[in-house]
Amino acid sequence: MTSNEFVPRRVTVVGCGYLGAVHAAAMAEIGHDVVGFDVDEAKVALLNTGHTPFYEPGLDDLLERTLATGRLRFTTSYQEAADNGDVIFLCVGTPQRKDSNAADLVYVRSAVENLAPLLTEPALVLGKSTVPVGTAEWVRDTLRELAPAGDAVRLAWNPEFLREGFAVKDTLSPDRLVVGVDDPADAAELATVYGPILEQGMPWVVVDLATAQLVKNAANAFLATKISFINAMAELCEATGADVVALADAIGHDARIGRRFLQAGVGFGGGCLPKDLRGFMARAEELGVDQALAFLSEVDSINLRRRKRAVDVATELLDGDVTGKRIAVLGAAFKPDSDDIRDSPALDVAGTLHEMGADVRVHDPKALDNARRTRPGPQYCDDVREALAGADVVLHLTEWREYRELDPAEIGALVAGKKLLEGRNALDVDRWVAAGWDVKALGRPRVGG
Ligand SMILES: NC(=O)c1ccc[n+]([C@@H]2O[C@H](COP(=O)([O-])OP(=O)(O)OC[C@H]3O[C@@H](n4cnc5c(N)ncnc54)[C@H](O)[C@@H]3O)[C@@H](O)[C@H]2O)c1
Ligand SMILES: O=c1ccn([C@@H]2O[C@H](COP(=O)(O)OP(=O)(O)O[C@H]3O[C@H](CO)[C@@H](O)[C@H](O)[C@H]3O)[C@@H](O)[C@H]2O)c(=O)[nH]1
Repeated sequence: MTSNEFVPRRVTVVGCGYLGAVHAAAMAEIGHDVVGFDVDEAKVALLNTGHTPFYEPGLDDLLERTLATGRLRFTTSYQEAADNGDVIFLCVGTPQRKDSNAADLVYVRSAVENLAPLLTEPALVLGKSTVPVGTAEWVRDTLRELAPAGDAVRLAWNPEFLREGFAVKDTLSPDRLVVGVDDPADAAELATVYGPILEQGMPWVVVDLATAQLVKNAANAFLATKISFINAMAELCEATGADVVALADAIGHDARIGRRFLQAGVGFGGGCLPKDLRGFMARAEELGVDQALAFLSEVDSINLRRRKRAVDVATELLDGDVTGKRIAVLGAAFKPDSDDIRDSPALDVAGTLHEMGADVRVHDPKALDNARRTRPGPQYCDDVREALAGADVVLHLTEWREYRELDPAEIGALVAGKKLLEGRNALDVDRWVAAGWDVKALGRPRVGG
Protein backbone atom coordinates (compact mmCIF):
# COMPACT_ATOMS: atom_id res chain seq x y z
CA MET A 1 0.00 0.00 0.00
CA THR A 2 0.95 3.58 -0.41
CA SER A 3 -0.04 7.05 0.74
CA ASN A 4 -3.62 7.55 -0.45
CA GLU A 5 -3.66 11.28 -0.03
CA PHE A 6 -5.90 12.47 -2.83
CA VAL A 7 -4.83 15.33 -5.05
CA PRO A 8 -7.50 16.51 -7.53
CA ARG A 9 -5.84 16.97 -10.91
CA ARG A 10 -6.55 18.13 -14.42
CA VAL A 11 -6.99 14.82 -16.19
CA THR A 12 -7.32 14.00 -19.87
CA VAL A 13 -8.61 10.68 -21.15
CA VAL A 14 -7.57 10.00 -24.75
CA GLY A 15 -10.01 7.67 -26.51
CA CYS A 16 -13.58 7.47 -25.18
CA GLY A 17 -14.75 4.02 -26.18
CA TYR A 18 -15.82 1.17 -23.90
CA LEU A 19 -12.79 1.77 -21.71
CA GLY A 20 -12.15 5.51 -21.97
CA ALA A 21 -15.71 6.81 -21.57
CA VAL A 22 -16.09 4.87 -18.33
CA HIS A 23 -12.64 5.88 -17.13
CA ALA A 24 -13.28 9.57 -17.84
CA ALA A 25 -16.56 9.57 -15.92
CA ALA A 26 -14.99 7.58 -13.07
CA MET A 27 -12.09 10.02 -12.77
CA ALA A 28 -14.59 12.91 -12.57
CA GLU A 29 -16.60 10.95 -10.01
CA ILE A 30 -13.63 10.74 -7.65
CA GLY A 31 -13.04 14.47 -7.95
CA HIS A 32 -10.75 15.20 -10.88
CA ASP A 33 -11.36 17.87 -13.52
CA VAL A 34 -11.63 15.71 -16.62
CA VAL A 35 -11.52 16.22 -20.36
CA GLY A 36 -12.45 13.18 -22.42
CA PHE A 37 -10.87 13.43 -25.86
CA ASP A 38 -11.83 11.41 -28.91
CA VAL A 39 -11.39 11.88 -32.65
CA ASP A 40 -14.94 10.60 -33.22
CA GLU A 41 -17.12 13.72 -33.36
CA ALA A 42 -20.41 11.86 -33.09
CA LYS A 43 -19.22 10.04 -29.97
CA VAL A 44 -18.04 13.26 -28.34
CA ALA A 45 -21.32 15.03 -29.16
CA LEU A 46 -23.31 12.20 -27.59
CA LEU A 47 -21.16 12.08 -24.48
CA ASN A 48 -21.38 15.85 -23.99
CA THR A 49 -25.16 15.62 -23.93
CA GLY A 50 -25.07 12.83 -21.37
CA HIS A 51 -25.78 10.02 -23.81
CA THR A 52 -23.59 6.95 -23.81
CA PRO A 53 -22.52 5.78 -27.26
CA PHE A 54 -22.81 2.16 -26.10
CA TYR A 55 -24.67 0.19 -23.47
CA GLU A 56 -22.93 -0.30 -20.15
CA PRO A 57 -24.98 -0.75 -16.97
CA GLY A 58 -24.67 2.24 -14.63
CA LEU A 59 -22.77 4.42 -17.08
CA ASP A 60 -25.79 6.63 -17.92
CA ASP A 61 -26.20 7.59 -14.28
CA LEU A 62 -22.50 8.09 -13.72
CA LEU A 63 -22.21 10.26 -16.81
CA GLU A 64 -25.24 12.36 -15.92
CA ARG A 65 -23.98 12.85 -12.37
CA THR A 66 -20.43 13.78 -13.33
CA LEU A 67 -21.42 16.08 -16.23
CA ALA A 68 -23.67 17.93 -13.77
CA THR A 69 -20.72 18.61 -11.45
CA GLY A 70 -19.00 20.56 -14.25
CA ARG A 71 -15.92 18.39 -13.72
CA LEU A 72 -16.35 16.45 -16.96
CA ARG A 73 -16.49 17.48 -20.60
CA PHE A 74 -15.63 15.88 -23.90
CA THR A 75 -13.74 17.35 -26.82
CA THR A 76 -12.35 16.56 -30.26
CA SER A 77 -9.56 19.14 -29.81
CA TYR A 78 -6.02 17.86 -29.30
CA GLN A 79 -5.15 21.30 -27.95
CA GLU A 80 -7.83 21.12 -25.25
CA ALA A 81 -6.74 17.57 -24.45
CA ALA A 82 -3.14 18.69 -24.02
CA ASP A 83 -4.02 21.85 -22.09
CA ASN A 84 -5.96 19.92 -19.44
CA GLY A 85 -3.44 17.13 -19.24
CA ASP A 86 -1.50 17.16 -16.00
CA VAL A 87 -2.40 13.49 -16.04
CA ILE A 88 -3.18 11.87 -19.39
CA PHE A 89 -4.68 8.39 -19.74
CA LEU A 90 -4.24 6.72 -23.13
CA CYS A 91 -7.33 4.57 -23.83
CA VAL A 92 -7.39 4.30 -27.62
CA GLY A 93 -8.22 1.06 -29.40
CA THR A 94 -5.65 -1.62 -30.24
CA PRO A 95 -7.62 -3.98 -32.51
CA GLN A 96 -6.21 -6.91 -34.40
CA ARG A 97 -4.52 -5.92 -37.67
CA LYS A 98 -6.42 -6.90 -40.79
CA ASP A 99 -3.36 -8.50 -42.40
CA SER A 100 -1.99 -10.45 -39.40
CA ASN A 101 -2.59 -11.55 -35.83
CA ALA A 102 -0.65 -8.61 -34.43
CA ALA A 103 -2.18 -5.67 -32.59
CA ASP A 104 -2.74 -2.62 -34.77
CA LEU A 105 -0.96 0.24 -33.05
CA VAL A 106 -2.03 2.90 -35.53
CA TYR A 107 -4.32 4.62 -33.01
CA VAL A 108 -1.69 4.60 -30.27
CA ARG A 109 0.86 6.07 -32.64
CA SER A 110 -1.46 8.73 -33.96
CA ALA A 111 -2.62 9.78 -30.47
CA VAL A 112 0.93 10.02 -29.14
CA GLU A 113 2.41 11.74 -32.18
CA ASN A 114 -0.37 14.33 -32.35
CA LEU A 115 -0.49 15.02 -28.63
CA ALA A 116 3.21 15.10 -27.80
CA PRO A 117 4.09 18.33 -29.67
CA LEU A 118 1.39 20.12 -27.66
CA LEU A 119 2.74 19.10 -24.25
CA THR A 120 4.52 22.24 -23.09
CA GLU A 121 4.06 21.57 -19.37
CA PRO A 122 5.07 18.64 -17.15
CA ALA A 123 2.65 15.74 -17.44
CA LEU A 124 2.22 12.15 -16.31
CA VAL A 125 1.04 10.03 -19.24
CA LEU A 126 -0.52 6.68 -18.37
CA GLY A 127 -1.03 3.96 -20.93
CA LYS A 128 -4.18 1.95 -20.31
CA SER A 129 -4.69 0.39 -23.75
CA THR A 130 -3.72 -3.26 -24.07
CA VAL A 131 -0.49 -3.33 -26.07
CA PRO A 132 2.30 -5.65 -27.14
CA VAL A 133 5.18 -5.47 -24.70
CA GLY A 134 7.65 -2.86 -25.94
CA THR A 135 4.98 -0.33 -26.91
CA ALA A 136 5.26 1.61 -23.64
CA GLU A 137 8.96 2.13 -24.22
CA TRP A 138 8.21 3.53 -27.70
CA VAL A 139 5.55 5.85 -26.23
CA ARG A 140 7.97 7.05 -23.55
CA ASP A 141 10.76 7.77 -26.04
CA THR A 142 8.42 9.48 -28.52
CA LEU A 143 6.97 11.72 -25.84
CA ARG A 144 10.45 12.73 -24.72
CA GLU A 145 11.50 13.42 -28.27
CA LEU A 146 8.43 15.33 -29.48
CA ALA A 147 7.13 17.11 -26.37
CA PRO A 148 8.40 20.66 -25.83
CA ALA A 149 8.40 19.83 -22.10
CA GLY A 150 10.84 16.98 -22.85
CA ASP A 151 11.76 14.81 -19.88
CA ALA A 152 9.11 16.51 -17.75
CA VAL A 153 6.57 14.40 -19.64
CA ARG A 154 6.75 11.03 -17.92
CA LEU A 155 5.22 7.73 -18.96
CA ALA A 156 3.84 4.95 -16.83
CA TRP A 157 1.81 1.91 -17.86
CA ASN A 158 -1.40 1.27 -16.00
CA PRO A 159 -3.21 -1.65 -17.67
CA GLU A 160 -6.95 -1.95 -17.30
CA PHE A 161 -8.77 -5.12 -16.25
CA LEU A 162 -12.40 -4.03 -16.37
CA ARG A 163 -15.04 -6.37 -17.71
CA GLU A 164 -17.77 -5.05 -19.95
CA GLY A 165 -21.09 -5.25 -18.17
CA PHE A 166 -19.29 -4.46 -14.89
CA ALA A 167 -17.16 -1.59 -16.18
CA VAL A 168 -18.34 1.07 -13.73
CA LYS A 169 -17.86 -1.13 -10.69
CA ASP A 170 -14.57 -2.53 -11.97
CA THR A 171 -13.22 1.00 -12.57
CA LEU A 172 -14.30 2.46 -9.25
CA SER A 173 -13.53 -0.71 -7.25
CA PRO A 174 -10.97 -2.76 -9.18
CA ASP A 175 -9.58 -5.93 -7.65
CA ARG A 176 -6.08 -4.55 -8.10
CA LEU A 177 -4.29 -1.59 -9.64
CA VAL A 178 -1.11 -2.28 -11.56
CA VAL A 179 1.37 0.37 -12.59
CA GLY A 180 4.60 -0.01 -14.50
CA VAL A 181 7.13 2.77 -14.04
CA ASP A 182 10.72 3.73 -14.71
CA ASP A 183 10.75 5.91 -11.62
CA PRO A 184 9.01 5.05 -8.32
CA ALA A 185 8.10 8.73 -7.96
CA ASP A 186 5.69 8.32 -10.88
CA ALA A 187 3.93 5.48 -9.05
CA ALA A 188 3.68 7.65 -5.94
CA GLU A 189 2.12 10.43 -8.01
CA LEU A 190 -0.34 8.03 -9.60
CA ALA A 191 -1.32 6.78 -6.14
CA THR A 192 -2.51 10.30 -5.31
CA VAL A 193 -4.55 10.35 -8.54
CA TYR A 194 -6.26 7.09 -7.54
CA GLY A 195 -6.48 8.06 -3.84
CA PRO A 196 -10.21 7.51 -3.22
CA ILE A 197 -10.09 4.20 -5.06
CA LEU A 198 -6.97 2.94 -3.29
CA GLU A 199 -8.55 3.80 0.05
CA GLN A 200 -10.76 0.75 -0.43
CA GLY A 201 -7.65 -1.31 0.18
CA MET A 202 -7.10 -3.27 -3.03
CA PRO A 203 -3.54 -4.32 -3.90
CA TRP A 204 -1.40 -1.59 -5.45
CA VAL A 205 1.12 -3.36 -7.63
CA VAL A 206 4.15 -1.37 -8.78
CA VAL A 207 6.35 -3.02 -11.41
CA ASP A 208 8.56 -2.04 -14.34
CA LEU A 209 7.18 -1.02 -17.72
CA ALA A 210 7.72 -4.38 -19.44
CA THR A 211 6.11 -6.33 -16.59
CA ALA A 212 3.06 -4.04 -16.54
CA GLN A 213 2.40 -4.64 -20.23
CA LEU A 214 2.95 -8.39 -19.83
CA VAL A 215 0.68 -8.59 -16.78
CA LYS A 216 -2.23 -7.53 -18.97
CA ASN A 217 -1.29 -9.90 -21.81
CA ALA A 218 -0.85 -12.73 -19.31
CA ALA A 219 -4.13 -12.10 -17.50
CA ASN A 220 -6.18 -12.27 -20.70
CA ALA A 221 -4.22 -15.24 -22.02
CA PHE A 222 -4.88 -17.08 -18.76
CA LEU A 223 -8.61 -16.30 -18.81
CA ALA A 224 -8.87 -17.44 -22.43
CA THR A 225 -6.95 -20.60 -21.61
CA LYS A 226 -9.25 -21.40 -18.71
CA ILE A 227 -12.32 -21.06 -20.93
CA SER A 228 -10.79 -23.15 -23.71
CA PHE A 229 -9.72 -25.76 -21.18
CA ILE A 230 -13.30 -26.34 -20.10
CA ASN A 231 -14.46 -26.25 -23.71
CA ALA A 232 -11.88 -28.92 -24.56
CA MET A 233 -13.37 -30.95 -21.69
CA ALA A 234 -16.78 -30.33 -23.30
CA GLU A 235 -15.49 -32.07 -26.43
CA LEU A 236 -14.40 -35.04 -24.30
CA CYS A 237 -17.76 -35.04 -22.54
CA GLU A 238 -19.63 -35.12 -25.84
CA ALA A 239 -17.49 -38.01 -27.05
CA THR A 240 -18.20 -40.03 -23.89
CA GLY A 241 -21.70 -39.05 -22.78
CA ALA A 242 -20.32 -37.17 -19.79
CA ASP A 243 -21.58 -33.83 -18.50
CA VAL A 244 -19.25 -30.82 -18.63
CA VAL A 245 -21.29 -28.79 -16.14
CA ALA A 246 -21.00 -31.50 -13.49
CA LEU A 247 -17.32 -31.85 -14.34
CA ALA A 248 -16.73 -28.08 -13.96
CA ASP A 249 -18.57 -28.08 -10.64
CA ALA A 250 -16.48 -30.99 -9.40
CA ILE A 251 -13.07 -29.62 -10.39
CA GLY A 252 -14.12 -26.09 -9.41
CA HIS A 253 -14.47 -27.16 -5.76
CA ASP A 254 -10.69 -27.38 -5.69
CA ALA A 255 -9.72 -23.88 -4.58
CA ARG A 256 -6.57 -24.13 -6.68
CA ILE A 257 -8.77 -24.43 -9.77
CA GLY A 258 -11.89 -22.45 -8.83
CA ARG A 259 -15.27 -22.54 -10.61
CA ARG A 260 -15.12 -19.09 -12.22
CA PHE A 261 -14.39 -18.95 -15.95
CA LEU A 262 -15.22 -22.62 -16.33
CA GLN A 263 -18.47 -21.93 -18.12
CA ALA A 264 -18.46 -24.20 -21.15
CA GLY A 265 -20.43 -23.22 -24.21
CA VAL A 266 -20.02 -21.41 -27.48
CA GLY A 267 -16.76 -19.86 -26.33
CA PHE A 268 -15.22 -16.47 -25.81
CA GLY A 269 -15.53 -13.42 -28.03
CA GLY A 270 -15.48 -9.67 -27.63
CA GLY A 271 -13.07 -6.87 -28.31
CA CYS A 272 -10.43 -8.25 -25.95
CA LEU A 273 -9.74 -11.95 -25.36
CA PRO A 274 -9.57 -13.14 -29.00
CA LYS A 275 -7.44 -10.30 -30.36
CA ASP A 276 -5.27 -10.04 -27.24
CA LEU A 277 -4.50 -13.75 -27.43
CA ARG A 278 -3.42 -13.41 -31.05
CA GLY A 279 -1.52 -10.19 -30.46
CA PHE A 280 0.38 -11.83 -27.61
CA MET A 281 1.41 -14.74 -29.85
CA ALA A 282 2.45 -12.36 -32.63
CA ARG A 283 4.62 -10.39 -30.22
CA ALA A 284 6.21 -13.57 -28.84
CA GLU A 285 7.12 -14.51 -32.39
CA GLU A 286 8.77 -11.13 -32.96
CA LEU A 287 10.71 -11.65 -29.75
CA GLY A 288 11.86 -15.09 -30.90
CA VAL A 289 9.99 -16.90 -28.12
CA ASP A 290 7.00 -18.09 -30.11
CA GLN A 291 7.33 -21.60 -28.67
CA ALA A 292 6.54 -20.24 -25.22
CA LEU A 293 3.07 -19.29 -26.38
CA ALA A 294 2.50 -22.02 -28.98
CA PHE A 295 -0.21 -23.49 -26.75
CA LEU A 296 -2.27 -20.32 -27.16
CA SER A 297 -2.81 -21.21 -30.76
CA GLU A 298 -4.64 -24.34 -29.50
CA VAL A 299 -6.60 -22.14 -27.09
CA ASP A 300 -7.73 -20.08 -30.08
CA SER A 301 -8.55 -23.18 -32.17
CA ILE A 302 -10.55 -24.84 -29.40
CA ASN A 303 -12.48 -21.61 -29.02
CA LEU A 304 -13.29 -21.31 -32.72
CA ARG A 305 -14.33 -24.97 -32.84
CA ARG A 306 -17.12 -24.14 -30.38
CA ARG A 307 -18.81 -21.94 -32.94
CA LYS A 308 -18.64 -24.70 -35.53
CA ARG A 309 -19.95 -27.17 -32.97
CA ALA A 310 -22.94 -24.89 -32.30
CA VAL A 311 -23.69 -24.78 -36.04
CA ASP A 312 -23.36 -28.58 -36.26
CA VAL A 313 -25.64 -29.17 -33.28
CA ALA A 314 -28.26 -26.80 -34.71
CA THR A 315 -28.04 -28.75 -37.97
CA GLU A 316 -28.42 -32.08 -36.13
CA LEU A 317 -31.44 -30.77 -34.25
CA LEU A 318 -32.90 -29.90 -37.66
CA ASP A 319 -32.32 -33.45 -38.90
CA GLY A 320 -29.29 -32.58 -40.98
CA ASP A 321 -30.55 -29.75 -43.15
CA VAL A 322 -31.00 -26.13 -42.17
CA THR A 323 -32.18 -24.87 -45.57
CA GLY A 324 -35.32 -22.83 -45.21
CA LYS A 325 -35.68 -23.78 -41.53
CA ARG A 326 -36.65 -21.10 -39.02
CA ILE A 327 -33.95 -20.62 -36.39
CA ALA A 328 -34.47 -18.32 -33.40
CA VAL A 329 -31.21 -17.04 -31.97
CA LEU A 330 -31.33 -15.64 -28.46
CA GLY A 331 -28.47 -13.18 -28.10
CA ALA A 332 -26.18 -11.24 -30.43
CA ALA A 333 -23.81 -9.52 -27.99
CA PHE A 334 -20.58 -11.33 -27.10
CA LYS A 335 -21.74 -11.43 -23.48
CA PRO A 336 -24.81 -10.30 -21.52
CA ASP A 337 -25.19 -6.74 -20.21
CA SER A 338 -23.31 -5.35 -23.19
CA ASP A 339 -24.20 -4.18 -26.69
CA ASP A 340 -20.72 -5.11 -27.92
CA ILE A 341 -20.81 -7.46 -30.88
CA ARG A 342 -17.07 -7.49 -31.61
CA ASP A 343 -16.13 -11.07 -32.50
CA SER A 344 -19.37 -12.26 -30.95
CA PRO A 345 -19.80 -16.06 -31.04
CA ALA A 346 -23.59 -15.65 -31.11
CA LEU A 347 -23.55 -13.39 -34.14
CA ASP A 348 -20.98 -15.55 -35.88
CA VAL A 349 -23.16 -18.65 -35.47
CA ALA A 350 -26.29 -16.75 -36.55
CA GLY A 351 -24.50 -15.36 -39.62
CA THR A 352 -23.12 -18.76 -40.62
CA LEU A 353 -26.54 -20.42 -40.37
CA HIS A 354 -28.02 -17.61 -42.44
CA GLU A 355 -25.34 -18.16 -45.09
CA MET A 356 -26.20 -21.88 -45.04
CA GLY A 357 -29.73 -21.01 -46.12
CA ALA A 358 -31.61 -20.97 -42.83
CA ASP A 359 -34.20 -18.32 -42.00
CA VAL A 360 -32.47 -16.88 -38.94
CA ARG A 361 -34.24 -14.52 -36.53
CA VAL A 362 -32.02 -12.94 -33.92
CA HIS A 363 -33.06 -11.21 -30.73
CA ASP A 364 -30.89 -9.30 -28.28
CA PRO A 365 -31.98 -6.81 -25.62
CA LYS A 366 -29.28 -4.24 -26.47
CA ALA A 367 -27.05 -5.24 -29.36
CA LEU A 368 -29.44 -5.30 -32.35
CA ASP A 369 -28.43 -1.94 -33.84
CA ASN A 370 -24.77 -2.93 -33.79
CA ALA A 371 -25.62 -6.37 -35.15
CA ARG A 372 -27.73 -4.99 -38.02
CA ARG A 373 -24.89 -2.68 -39.03
CA THR A 374 -22.15 -5.27 -38.76
CA ARG A 375 -23.68 -8.51 -39.94
CA PRO A 376 -26.54 -7.94 -42.35
CA GLY A 377 -28.40 -11.06 -43.42
CA PRO A 378 -30.27 -12.56 -40.49
CA GLN A 379 -33.54 -10.94 -39.55
CA TYR A 380 -33.22 -8.93 -36.36
CA CYS A 381 -36.22 -8.84 -34.03
CA ASP A 382 -36.78 -6.26 -31.31
CA ASP A 383 -39.28 -8.52 -29.59
CA VAL A 384 -38.05 -11.88 -28.38
CA ARG A 385 -41.43 -13.46 -29.12
CA GLU A 386 -41.21 -12.29 -32.73
CA ALA A 387 -37.89 -14.14 -33.03
CA LEU A 388 -39.34 -17.25 -31.43
CA ALA A 389 -42.66 -17.41 -33.32
CA GLY A 390 -42.69 -20.38 -35.66
CA ALA A 391 -39.08 -21.38 -34.93
CA ASP A 392 -38.03 -24.92 -35.75
CA VAL A 393 -35.16 -24.66 -33.27
CA VAL A 394 -34.10 -22.14 -30.62
CA LEU A 395 -30.44 -21.33 -30.02
CA HIS A 396 -29.53 -19.76 -26.68
CA LEU A 397 -26.17 -18.12 -27.38
CA THR A 398 -25.83 -15.12 -25.04
CA GLU A 399 -26.97 -15.62 -21.47
CA TRP A 400 -29.06 -12.50 -20.85
CA ARG A 401 -31.10 -12.68 -17.67
CA GLU A 402 -34.34 -12.18 -19.63
CA TYR A 403 -33.78 -15.49 -21.41
CA ARG A 404 -33.49 -17.30 -18.09
CA GLU A 405 -36.82 -15.75 -17.16
CA LEU A 406 -38.62 -17.07 -20.23
CA ASP A 407 -41.31 -19.61 -19.46
CA PRO A 408 -40.48 -22.71 -21.57
CA ALA A 409 -44.14 -23.79 -21.53
CA GLU A 410 -45.31 -20.44 -22.90
CA ILE A 411 -42.50 -20.35 -25.48
CA GLY A 412 -43.39 -23.91 -26.46
CA ALA A 413 -46.76 -22.69 -27.68
CA LEU A 414 -45.08 -20.11 -29.96
CA VAL A 415 -42.52 -22.27 -31.75
CA ALA A 416 -42.97 -24.85 -34.50
CA GLY A 417 -40.47 -27.29 -32.96
CA LYS A 418 -39.64 -27.53 -29.26
CA LYS A 419 -35.91 -27.96 -29.81
CA LEU A 420 -33.32 -26.02 -27.88
CA LEU A 421 -29.58 -25.66 -28.33
CA GLU A 422 -28.29 -24.41 -24.99
CA GLY A 423 -25.03 -22.71 -25.99
CA ARG A 424 -24.18 -21.12 -22.65
CA ASN A 425 -25.15 -23.67 -20.02
CA ALA A 426 -27.02 -20.98 -18.16
CA LEU A 427 -30.67 -22.01 -18.53
CA ASP A 428 -32.48 -24.34 -16.13
CA VAL A 429 -32.55 -27.24 -18.58
CA ASP A 430 -34.79 -29.36 -16.33
CA ARG A 431 -37.57 -26.76 -16.66
CA TRP A 432 -37.33 -26.87 -20.43
CA VAL A 433 -37.36 -30.65 -20.48
CA ALA A 434 -40.33 -30.70 -18.10
CA ALA A 435 -42.15 -28.46 -20.58
CA GLY A 436 -41.56 -31.03 -23.33
CA TRP A 437 -38.47 -29.58 -25.00
CA ASP A 438 -35.74 -31.60 -26.73
CA VAL A 439 -32.57 -29.99 -25.34
CA LYS A 440 -28.97 -30.31 -26.46
CA ALA A 441 -26.62 -28.28 -24.28
CA LEU A 442 -23.01 -27.95 -25.46
CA GLY A 443 -20.85 -30.43 -23.56
CA ARG A 444 -23.85 -32.26 -22.07
CA PRO A 445 -25.96 -35.22 -23.15
CA ARG A 446 -29.09 -34.50 -25.23
CA VAL A 447 -32.17 -34.73 -23.01
CA GLY A 448 -35.95 -34.55 -23.28
CA GLY A 449 -37.96 -34.52 -26.47
N1 LIG B 1 -13.39 -2.83 -23.67
C1 LIG B 1 -12.86 -3.33 -22.57
O1 LIG B 1 -13.53 -3.98 -21.79
C2 LIG B 1 -11.39 -3.14 -22.27
C3 LIG B 1 -10.91 -3.51 -21.00
C4 LIG B 1 -9.55 -3.39 -20.74
C5 LIG B 1 -8.70 -2.92 -21.72
N2 LIG B 1 -9.19 -2.59 -22.94
C6 LIG B 1 -8.26 -2.06 -23.93
O2 LIG B 1 -8.51 -0.67 -24.00
C7 LIG B 1 -8.31 -0.18 -25.31
C8 LIG B 1 -9.57 0.48 -25.81
O3 LIG B 1 -10.56 -0.49 -25.93
P1 LIG B 1 -12.09 -0.11 -26.14
O4 LIG B 1 -12.86 -1.36 -26.00
O5 LIG B 1 -12.46 1.06 -25.32
O6 LIG B 1 -12.05 0.32 -27.71
P2 LIG B 1 -13.07 1.25 -28.48
O7 LIG B 1 -12.88 0.97 -29.92
O8 LIG B 1 -14.43 1.14 -27.88
O9 LIG B 1 -12.56 2.74 -28.17
C9 LIG B 1 -11.39 3.29 -28.68
C10 LIG B 1 -11.64 4.78 -28.89
O10 LIG B 1 -10.41 5.40 -29.27
C11 LIG B 1 -10.73 6.45 -30.16
N3 LIG B 1 -9.54 6.91 -30.86
C12 LIG B 1 -8.86 6.32 -31.88
N4 LIG B 1 -7.80 7.08 -32.23
C13 LIG B 1 -7.79 8.15 -31.39
C14 LIG B 1 -6.93 9.26 -31.25
N5 LIG B 1 -5.85 9.42 -32.01
N6 LIG B 1 -7.21 10.16 -30.29
C15 LIG B 1 -8.30 10.02 -29.51
N7 LIG B 1 -9.15 8.97 -29.60
C16 LIG B 1 -8.89 8.05 -30.53
C17 LIG B 1 -11.79 5.83 -31.06
O11 LIG B 1 -12.53 6.82 -31.76
C18 LIG B 1 -12.63 5.07 -30.02
O12 LIG B 1 -13.69 5.87 -29.52
C19 LIG B 1 -7.85 -1.40 -26.12
O13 LIG B 1 -6.46 -1.46 -26.09
C20 LIG B 1 -8.45 -2.56 -25.35
O14 LIG B 1 -7.75 -3.75 -25.58
C21 LIG B 1 -10.52 -2.66 -23.23
O1 LIG C 1 -16.48 -19.11 -18.16
C1 LIG C 1 -16.57 -18.33 -19.10
C2 LIG C 1 -16.34 -16.95 -18.98
C3 LIG C 1 -16.45 -16.14 -20.10
N1 LIG C 1 -16.78 -16.69 -21.29
C4 LIG C 1 -16.86 -15.81 -22.48
O2 LIG C 1 -15.64 -15.11 -22.59
C5 LIG C 1 -15.84 -13.85 -23.20
C6 LIG C 1 -15.19 -12.76 -22.39
O3 LIG C 1 -15.85 -12.61 -21.17
P1 LIG C 1 -15.31 -11.60 -20.06
O4 LIG C 1 -13.89 -11.89 -19.82
O5 LIG C 1 -16.25 -11.65 -18.93
O6 LIG C 1 -15.54 -10.23 -20.82
P2 LIG C 1 -14.65 -8.98 -21.25
O7 LIG C 1 -15.48 -7.81 -20.94
O8 LIG C 1 -14.18 -9.23 -22.65
O9 LIG C 1 -13.38 -8.93 -20.27
C7 LIG C 1 -12.12 -9.52 -20.57
O10 LIG C 1 -11.35 -8.68 -21.39
C8 LIG C 1 -11.12 -7.36 -20.83
C9 LIG C 1 -10.38 -6.57 -21.87
O11 LIG C 1 -9.02 -6.84 -21.89
C10 LIG C 1 -10.37 -7.50 -19.54
O12 LIG C 1 -10.14 -6.20 -19.00
C11 LIG C 1 -11.16 -8.36 -18.58
O13 LIG C 1 -10.43 -8.53 -17.35
C12 LIG C 1 -11.42 -9.71 -19.23
O14 LIG C 1 -12.23 -10.53 -18.39
C13 LIG C 1 -17.34 -13.70 -23.38
O15 LIG C 1 -17.68 -14.01 -24.71
C14 LIG C 1 -17.92 -14.73 -22.42
O16 LIG C 1 -19.16 -15.22 -22.85
C15 LIG C 1 -17.03 -18.05 -21.43
O17 LIG C 1 -17.31 -18.54 -22.52
N2 LIG C 1 -16.91 -18.83 -20.32
